Amino acid sequence: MNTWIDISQRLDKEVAVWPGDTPFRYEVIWSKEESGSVNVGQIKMSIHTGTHIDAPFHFDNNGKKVIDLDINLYIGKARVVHLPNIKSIGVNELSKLDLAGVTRLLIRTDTWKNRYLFPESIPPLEPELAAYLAKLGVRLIGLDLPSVDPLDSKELSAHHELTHNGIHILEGLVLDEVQPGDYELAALPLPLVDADGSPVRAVLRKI
Ligand SMILES: N[C@@H](CC(=O)c1ccccc1NC=O)C(=O)O
Ligand SMILES: [Zn+2]
Ligand SMILES: [Zn+2]
Repeated sequence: MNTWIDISQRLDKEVAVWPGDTPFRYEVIWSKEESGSVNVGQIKMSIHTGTHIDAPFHFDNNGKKVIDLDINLYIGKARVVHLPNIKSIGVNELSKLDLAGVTRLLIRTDTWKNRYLFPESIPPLEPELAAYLAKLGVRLIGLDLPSVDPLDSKELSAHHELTHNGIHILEGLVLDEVQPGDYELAALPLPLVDADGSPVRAVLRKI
């Protein structure tokens, strides 16, 4: 059977968060014993924990919020490529692949081994790649990394260039078991009206 594969990080109190950011917390705030009928839970988390999408408002005060994003980009045909042992993600690396007709591109780097520890460094996406991918027709990029920019970047050039070129950002995927190829993807953001991003449940199914 052609089943859906979960490519999302599990959310529990051990999940890695950006240094200094809010730890993930789920608690039953009103128990069945107290309410007489139901357990009612509450979550507290940073938007940028686990598998999530960024809205442009994350890095641009005038940028789009989650509710303004086109949901069609987060569901549909996607290509998975495998680029292990790379220092950065640039035109050099991707020009070796035939990406004609790819709208959603997911990059497996295998860099982030222990999802319960925040990585020390990651292969960043070279800002120049954004225009190259846009020309090919890419509208969504997803990575198995917590960011597309160097972790200490304040400029966030790759985030800005991707957005400027109409490419949407999906971060924190788990692609360890996913072979390169063509899939259907679903990674829909929540309808958060004011938010700078959203957690997603990302899933793939082989075409
Ligand atoms: N740019 C990152 C997030 C990020 O930079 C960040 C997330 C939470 C707390 C601090 C952060 N960055 C800078 O200190 C991202 O796109 O997920
Ligand atoms: Zn983010
Ligand atoms: Zn980001």
